[in-house]
Amino acid sequence: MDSMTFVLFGATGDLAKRKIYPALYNLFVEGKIPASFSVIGMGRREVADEQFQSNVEQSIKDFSRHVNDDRAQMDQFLSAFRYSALNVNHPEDYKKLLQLAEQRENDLGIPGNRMFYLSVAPEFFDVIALNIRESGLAETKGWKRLIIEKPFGHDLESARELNDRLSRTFAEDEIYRIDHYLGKPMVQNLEALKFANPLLQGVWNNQYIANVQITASEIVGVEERAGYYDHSGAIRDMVQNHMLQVLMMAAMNKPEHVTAGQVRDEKSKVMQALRALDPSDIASSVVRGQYTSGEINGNAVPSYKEELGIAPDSQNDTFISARLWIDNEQWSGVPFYIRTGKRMKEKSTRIVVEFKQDSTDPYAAQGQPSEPNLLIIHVNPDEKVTLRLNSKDPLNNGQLETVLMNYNSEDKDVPEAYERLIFDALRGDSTFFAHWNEVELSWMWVQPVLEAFARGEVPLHTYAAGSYGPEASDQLLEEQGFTWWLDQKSESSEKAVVRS
Ligand SMILES: NC(=O)C1=CN([C@@H]2O[C@H](COP(=O)(O)OP(=O)(O)OC[C@H]3O[C@@H](n4cnc5c(N)ncnc54)[C@H](OP(=O)(O)O)[C@@H]3O)[C@@H](O)[C@H]2O)C=CC1
Ligand SMILES: O=C1O[C@H](COP(=O)(O)O)[C@@H](O)[C@H](O)[C@H]1O
Repeated sequence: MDSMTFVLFGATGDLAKRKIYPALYNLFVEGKIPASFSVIGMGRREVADEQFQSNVEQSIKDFSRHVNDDRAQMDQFLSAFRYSALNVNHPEDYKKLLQLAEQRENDLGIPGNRMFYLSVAPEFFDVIALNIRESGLAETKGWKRLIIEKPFGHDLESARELNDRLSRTFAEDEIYRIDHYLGKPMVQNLEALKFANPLLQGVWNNQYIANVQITASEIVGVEERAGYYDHSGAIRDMVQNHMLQVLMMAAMNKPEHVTAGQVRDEKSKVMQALRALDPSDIASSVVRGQYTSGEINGNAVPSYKEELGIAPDSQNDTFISARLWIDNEQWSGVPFYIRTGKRMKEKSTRIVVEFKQDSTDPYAAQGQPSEPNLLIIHVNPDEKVTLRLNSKDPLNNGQLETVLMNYNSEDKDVPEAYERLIFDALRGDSTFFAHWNEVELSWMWVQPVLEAFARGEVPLHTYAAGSYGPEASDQLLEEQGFTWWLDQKSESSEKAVVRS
């Protein structure tokens, strides 16, 4: 990997502290970044280099997966860090930054490879890109790349405008749009599960699959992000990006080669085939919800409207579920259901693939029909793959029972999503980043939904905190004769899979 300068906007912020410094440190310890590199952190406040290094060390102690007592290693890592106070709106601060970057490149004898990471509020993305260009920071003999956080726009128009502005400084192949769900090991594993296993590849289509259910449920509420969340809602916060990215990964066809370009093309094809919702269909295909007070793990939790910083009459969605159709040869007739919400019963991100049942099931004739086979990809917090099969129970006169076969990757010390993604960006691999085509197509699907919400055409259902969401979300599946599949603890404390 090339030596480089990591230019971090928002170096005093929460994301830098919790994710970025620990990720860089883990990569450093594992020898995945060059020993000679430079990091320049920025924020408005004045911070001396020594204080900055000490803050970085603290964040590593608090959040890194590699905690050791190797002082020399830590000192070597920290010696790469410098701080430069910068207000994103002050062009003169970028000149200072350029001087520091060049001075460090000279001192360390490293080429002018520059990775700009925008860990700041989205309204600053375009002004930073503009100032990077105007100040000369982008004119380097080495490579330049941009890592950009979500949200990428607030709607289709603003996303297009932002992309337009960024592209005046950075080419598309220099832009790495983070969607941290694409950094999750099990989301990345989807590709291998489908394409490296002829067993699954052969049945990954509408002939064998009855429906696909993608859930990302959370226990947490809005936490300290009321100002942002109350204007975004679950539709922008989770659906436009994470849920649609996971859907693309689950539904994409096999590329000839697993390269960034071909994976991106296959994902875009899924989005192009995703049936656009006609305004008259939106209310019957999309369920909006907002939580009322309830109980989670024995603790009482307030309603959304009572959360700190939320308008008492807020009509924002904290839950979305939807039925989507992919109109192509592979998926025609297979509903894809997505569901995400705050303050739900459990933290669980998973994909459940329900297979069709045999219409000539011989066990049905004996009054004991087999149950559908399920493939469950647990993304978070469990990281495992479960296959549910029918089998004979030797202790019960050979009656059919369902059995779960598990592959569990939890024992492995797997790098966190940010670590994997920063590593990929540093070596120029954009496979697991959101390409502009995908982002634009996602917004194109979401935009009519936002407009229907704004016109008040989609009812805002309530659901009790600690539940699985509004009843209307169950009805969405019942219309096709399906139910959401849930994980449930059985008496033997093994997890069972049951219908909702
Ligand atoms: N935190 C998280 O878990 C996640 C965050 N994100 C995204 O990451 C980005 C950063 O989030 P987060 O770290 O939580 O935000 P914080 O509010 O914690 O940090 C914001 C950072 O921006 C800096 N900043 C604010 N205004 C200016 C300015 N005018 N000029 C220069 N720097 C400025 C602040 O430094 P100072 O105050 O010193 O100026 C601070 O370092 C956002 O886009 C967010 O959506 C995405 C996923 C998860
Ligand atoms: O991007 C976001 O994701 C988190 C959920 O991420 P996970 O990795 O814990 O599943 C969500 O809480 C947050 O609102 C959203 O902005």
